[in-house]
Amino acid sequence: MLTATHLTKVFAGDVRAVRDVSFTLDPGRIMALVGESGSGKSTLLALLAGQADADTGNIRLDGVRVPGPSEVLVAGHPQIRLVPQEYQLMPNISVRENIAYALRYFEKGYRDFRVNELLRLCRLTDVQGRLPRQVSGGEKQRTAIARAVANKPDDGQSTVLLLDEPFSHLDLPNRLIVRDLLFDLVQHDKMACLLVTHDATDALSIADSLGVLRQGKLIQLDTPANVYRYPTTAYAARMTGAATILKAKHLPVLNLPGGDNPEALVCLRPEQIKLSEAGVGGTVRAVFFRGSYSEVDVEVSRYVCLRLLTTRTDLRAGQSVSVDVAAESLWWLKGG
Ligand SMILES: Nc1ncnc2c1ncn2[C@@H]1O[C@H](COP(=O)(O)OP(=O)(O)OP(=O)(O)O)[C@@H](O)[C@H]1O
Repeated sequence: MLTATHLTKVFAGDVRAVRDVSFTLDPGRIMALVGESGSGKSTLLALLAGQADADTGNIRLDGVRVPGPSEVLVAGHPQIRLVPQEYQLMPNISVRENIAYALRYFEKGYRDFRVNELLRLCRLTDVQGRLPRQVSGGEKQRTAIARAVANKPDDGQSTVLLLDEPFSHLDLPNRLIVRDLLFDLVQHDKMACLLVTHDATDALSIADSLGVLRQGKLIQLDTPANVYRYPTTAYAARMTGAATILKAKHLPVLNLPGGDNPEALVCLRPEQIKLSEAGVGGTVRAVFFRGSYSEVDVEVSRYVCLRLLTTRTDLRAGQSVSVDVAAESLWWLKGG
């Protein structure tokens, strides 16, 4: 188990990249951290991987403190494996040799066995002889993951897999392959996995827990379902999916009670808003076709534009519709 306690990292110029972040990573579980650009995701990963020194706080793996780079000859920790955003494969050796390099201290028989196993698991067998520049982005990503997990720890020792934006350069089919691969690896080897991303779409479906990073602070940490349904702030709501954020003073337009504080914010997810004959009148502003459903923006007043989901295919911009929001589906946010 990896435990991060009160981690803080301040760069020159008083840039507080990571601020008092604490959490634990459990074996066989995936945690995702989502945050906008500059929220401190890469800096936090560098701290966890032992590649940057924390100003305060500490990281422990199975109870033993992980030293920062200033305390050791070679930065990093053998059981904490980082897959960087740009993969950092060795350019002049093949996919197979890149993976085998992580096993260079093992005898050849085991090395060949393990590399073949990983090639199969990561669907790289057919491209194993090619150089990194001769394979696709998805194949590079999977090579980097295979290399990171190649060297299994001894029995009873934890391994932690850290991934920086693992889905950002990949098309949809490759994102699904990597998502399934991570799921299998974590289950199979009982690794603890932390991935950081600015796009929660894939994280929602794969993570056991989801954290929201804002300006270096971990502002919410819960199951993906709870963060999605009960975000603490408008930022957490927007980082985890489509949301309509309204000021309470505009709720009466929707025939909903406005509460005591007119400036308070409420969050509505698209699936909580229904097209209904008996609802409040509005005008379709835009229709975004998503395949099995469409996202539709409906303007109810100058200040109230709702995003909802529908399987209807007859909606067009400018069309009049009625919408209904159940009072019990309103979620009151604690801030912006
Ligand atoms: N070496 C550095 N020196 C000074 N400031 C830095 C350094 N590295 C990062 N920062 C700053 O720390 C903050 C967090 O940066 P970080 O790269 O961790 O964010 P991020 O969430 O990973 O962003 P992105 O998604 O764009 O990669 C930013 O304000 C960034 O400008």
